[in-house]
Amino acid sequence: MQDEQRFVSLLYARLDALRERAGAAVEATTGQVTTVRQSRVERDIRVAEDSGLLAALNAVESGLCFGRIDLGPADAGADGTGAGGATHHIGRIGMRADDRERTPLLIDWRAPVARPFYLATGHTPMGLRRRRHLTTRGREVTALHDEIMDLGDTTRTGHEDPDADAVLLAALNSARTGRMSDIVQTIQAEQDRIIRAPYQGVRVVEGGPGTGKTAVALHRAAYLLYAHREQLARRAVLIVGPNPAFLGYIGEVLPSLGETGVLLATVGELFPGVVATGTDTPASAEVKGRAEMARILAEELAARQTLPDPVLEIAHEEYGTLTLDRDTAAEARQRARDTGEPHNLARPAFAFRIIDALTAQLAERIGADPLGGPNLLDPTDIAQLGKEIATSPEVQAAIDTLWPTLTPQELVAGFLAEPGDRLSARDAAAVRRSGPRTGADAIDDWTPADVPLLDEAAELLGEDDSVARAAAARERQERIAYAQGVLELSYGSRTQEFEDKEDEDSEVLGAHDVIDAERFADRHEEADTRSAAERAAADRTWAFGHIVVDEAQELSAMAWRLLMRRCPSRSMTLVGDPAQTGDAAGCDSWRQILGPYVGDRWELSRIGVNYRTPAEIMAVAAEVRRTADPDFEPPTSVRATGQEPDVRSVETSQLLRTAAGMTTVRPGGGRLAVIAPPALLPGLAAELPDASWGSAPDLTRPVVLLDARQAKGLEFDTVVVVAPEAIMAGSPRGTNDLYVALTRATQRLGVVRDASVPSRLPSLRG
Ligand SMILES: Nc1ncnc2c1ncn2[C@@H]1O[C@H](COP(=O)(O)OP(=O)(O)OP(=O)(O)O)[C@@H](O)[C@H]1O
Repeated sequence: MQDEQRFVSLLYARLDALRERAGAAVEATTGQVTTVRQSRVERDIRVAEDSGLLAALNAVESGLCFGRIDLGPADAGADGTGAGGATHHIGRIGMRADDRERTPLLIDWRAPVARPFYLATGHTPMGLRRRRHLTTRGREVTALHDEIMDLGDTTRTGHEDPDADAVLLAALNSARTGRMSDIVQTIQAEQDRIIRAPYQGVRVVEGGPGTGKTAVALHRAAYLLYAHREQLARRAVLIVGPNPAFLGYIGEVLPSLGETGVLLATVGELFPGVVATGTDTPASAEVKGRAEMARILAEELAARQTLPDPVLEIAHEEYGTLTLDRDTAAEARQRARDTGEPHNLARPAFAFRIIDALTAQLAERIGADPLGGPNLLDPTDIAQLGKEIATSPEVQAAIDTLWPTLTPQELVAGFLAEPGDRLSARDAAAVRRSGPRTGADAIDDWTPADVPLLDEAAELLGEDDSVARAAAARERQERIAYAQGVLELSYGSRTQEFEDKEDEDSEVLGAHDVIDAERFADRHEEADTRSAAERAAADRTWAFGHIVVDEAQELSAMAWRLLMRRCPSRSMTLVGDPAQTGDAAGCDSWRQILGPYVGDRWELSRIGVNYRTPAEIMAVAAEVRRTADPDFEPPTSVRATGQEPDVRSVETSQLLRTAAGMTTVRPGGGRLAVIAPPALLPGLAAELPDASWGSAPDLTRPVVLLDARQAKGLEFDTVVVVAPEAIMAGSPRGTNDLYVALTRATQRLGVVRDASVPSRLPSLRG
């Protein structure tokens, strides 16, 4: 213990020194006064990089070092210290000593050298003699757990653990905080294989509740950022979750692993400029999420490209009335459509044809030879006439009527105002919005299900950004010109602290990692020192390096279209559980989701051990699932608590009071959730004035009040489920919702049911 404490203290001293250096670097560069633009840019880039490094160093304080592996033959370390064979300490980041050799002190958990820590078994020791888990509180080593991997090794340290899973079980039994924590100390072999799977292609991770899908997805993101730092730091990783509360719940995991450059978002947050504050009814979300909406929006747009009926008269200020007939407009429309460009970009082709036709008409009128000879106007006169037509406000207004420039908001608002032309009466009623048909602000409370529609509309419309693009190209040339100088400067001050790999190719990205000035210039646009994740958040057309989707079964077909556009490389990790699908728009099978994009070129990994829910609770939850699927096999719980769920049947009038009474029993503190049908939440909130509830509940509070959908992906020490039959009957996927609700507890489950409601579930009859 003393040896380990000494070593851990040394690591923290080194961490402090690195922080100090990074902090001083930020301060020194921030304080620099520069006048030349180039040096200003260099300064900003340095500040951004140093701040990122400082943030990462600050985030790894807790549990900096958590493991050790001793390699080599059994007789190498007869004194039990590991001397003789190689010994590596494993931690959240890699660190080297400040000596000439830059001796590795701490191995990053993601480095290949650390892998046996997670995979070695007595059967396949992978060269390990001993595996040690270090438990720390703050900077103090509080416990050691040793596992002997080489059965021929007779040395003993006194910390050998008879129960190899003691560290894992301690983690699983610890009181919850309302924030997910990382599992870096106890990643299990089946999880490790997924975390480190190759980064190309689409990987689906399927598993029941509590099998660690979310944990695996987040650690995989951290691993990929480590192993493919150069590609991914520039393109950023996107993590998609079902709702903001869930993103808050998982938001601290990646920073605690030293990774801050990841964008966490719901699909509803992925259309820059729109904040989806509205809510959909289940029916409207289902209709808006259907794949056929892509065709319907295209039809809506085609209908906005109108024709005169039968003619459009244009009152020209100078030349009197011009007439645009239906055939001419139809021909212009066809030409514009034939360009294959999106609507707004095809508009010039349409306008050109119309102006041409009107010019010919005018020339015919004013240049006609009264004696029947050829037209009296020469080509210069006609060109002049053409210009006048093109700049005429009346003509422009006419073109606008027939082929209007549209924003995505205008197109979608127009459709939602009158959906009846393209949907059945019932579906139209579900999605119809009142309000003005056009105008950028026609809708100010977009819903999450509108966002994929807006994205689809943006694709159909295109954006005329030719002016902006020309300006950007000019700027880029200028950036390349000075980037070479910046590179030289950056190389001299490279950051090496995170290194523990043999080849120095990844770790913290410094400017020098980027091999040429052109790419460097691309990465650091002028005066834009935002991280890749921040820039990605503001750019609808950003192509992410990798996308992780959690609760992937909840996304609609339209949401998948949006996500696939954000990831042209199709490097994705999707985790989910079709048995937990709650959203009516959600998909039932991975094949159905992925087929349109990658055919059958995707890999499926299944994980089958439930780390969250004790066996006694899982038995009740499985019975619920079996009402929908008699062959259902739940994941195997890794532990049992010996405590059966507390099921109470009470009179209707006592439902809320009984539930509230059950929240007072919280042995050991921790967090408790009451999960109830939405209609009962206000009444429960009145009974439980201190509970947090509503659209953005504070999950760190001792008692939280949720409906089943909100509870998805979350966990609590104790869960009280109210009116299970009503949850089941509450929606077409109500059985899944109840299954989700029942599987949220890590320790205790209470169920309060209305005795007057018949139940199909023997174990819930109380
Ligand atoms: N290897 C592990 N070591 C320690 N804890 C683990 C491990 N794997 C999973 N857990 C814990 O198990 C719990 C469930 O994990 P997680 O939330 O990732 O499961 P999930 O499969 O996403 O569940 P759900 O489908 O219900 O949302 C979490 O508390 C997580 O920290």
